[in-house]
Amino acid sequence: MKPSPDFSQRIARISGHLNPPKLQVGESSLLKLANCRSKGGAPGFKVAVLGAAGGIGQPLAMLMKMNPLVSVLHLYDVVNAPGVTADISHMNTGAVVRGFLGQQQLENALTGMDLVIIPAGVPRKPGMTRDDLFNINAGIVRTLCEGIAKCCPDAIVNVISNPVNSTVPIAAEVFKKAGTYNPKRLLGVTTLDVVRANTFVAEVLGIDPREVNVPVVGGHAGVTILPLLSQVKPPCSFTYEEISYLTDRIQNGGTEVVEAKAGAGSATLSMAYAASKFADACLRGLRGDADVVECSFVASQVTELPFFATKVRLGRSGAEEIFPLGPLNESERVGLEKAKKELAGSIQKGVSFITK
Ligand SMILES: NC(=O)c1ccc[n+]([C@@H]2O[C@H](COP(=O)([O-])OP(=O)(O)OC[C@H]3O[C@@H](n4cnc5c(N)ncnc54)[C@H](O)[C@@H]3O)[C@@H](O)[C@H]2O)c1
Ligand SMILES: O=C(O)C[C@H](O)C(=O)O
Repeated sequence: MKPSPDFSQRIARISGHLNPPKLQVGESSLLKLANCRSKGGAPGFKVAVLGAAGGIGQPLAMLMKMNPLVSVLHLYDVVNAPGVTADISHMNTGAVVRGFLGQQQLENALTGMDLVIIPAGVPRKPGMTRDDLFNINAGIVRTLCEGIAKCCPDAIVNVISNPVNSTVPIAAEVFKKAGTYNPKRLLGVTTLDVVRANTFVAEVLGIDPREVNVPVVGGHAGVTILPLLSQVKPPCSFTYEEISYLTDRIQNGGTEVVEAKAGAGSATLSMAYAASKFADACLRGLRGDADVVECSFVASQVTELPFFATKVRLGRSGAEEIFPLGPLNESERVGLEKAKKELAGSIQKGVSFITK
């Protein structure tokens, strides 16, 4: 029996997938899509991960591919983007995945995006501070933000690359220079501090971490990470020893992981979880959901500093409402002064990197 023409066409299409032509990763994805019936037109948001082949980037890309709010997922890196893209694209979830490799594909990676997440840059090794990463990561964030200003100036931007206390001001100055700055749309990701605080507090109280919510304000390095233990939900009280243990552990959670990894990098899996949680909140805000509230390092008038992390309400235009600090106890007031002193220098360092 002769195969029907329809059957032959299907076999030809399948063998095209098994022996795909050797092309650049961005082109290859487009050509493969061109051969398929689905063009990825499902409703949802377009999300790019910059630094998608890294320790955070890979699990974050996987989690974003699993997010039903994402219809298109662009994975950009200067190395290994084709492999990560091929791997993740086989997951039978809704988002269409496309990979982009190297600076010459940055513009294609960014065009049309609603949300851009930036985990690109080098991580700490034992003995380093986050500020020791400034010299390398500042330039990486600048280049990526120049691309965003050009190709998707209205996108929400989530900055993960450290030192966040300086990279967010760098991004703001790049956008100001390009004339595209919208402070509501630039968000530093401090969710991992909240995730850690919820976990450590739950351990001390002996309750489910999913029931705990600890506001963590200030910034994302050492003493600038200020957990407000007097505002924990559900309401609870701590001994002096518990407060001192929890504050120290939350402020040094990143260092705890860096030391445990002994030179192999910093938090990646818990960070991907935290970044995905925050990105999902941004997408729910974009969709118009009510009462989406997360802590984030944003342009702020809550203190005299130009940037500060507090709870923000996420909406269609980004950080639509920035909540005040609320009542602080004496030790939190002391912590706040320390945090502001260090933050001021880190913010200024980021601003001068662009304006000098
Ligand atoms: N905000 C937070 O809470 C938080 C938490 C953990 C880590 N971090 C920071 O996130 C960053 C990434 O950490 P990681 O563990 O994933 O590092 P990693 O080295 O594993 O991955 C970084 C990725 O960035 C890519 N990259 C480098 N330069 C690039 C460029 N110009 N354009 C695009 N991609 C580029 C690398 O190729 C690599 O794949 C570090 O700066 C780290 O300190 C922040
Ligand atoms: O500690 C680091 O260097 C990475 C990150 O900022 C973290 O808090 O885990």
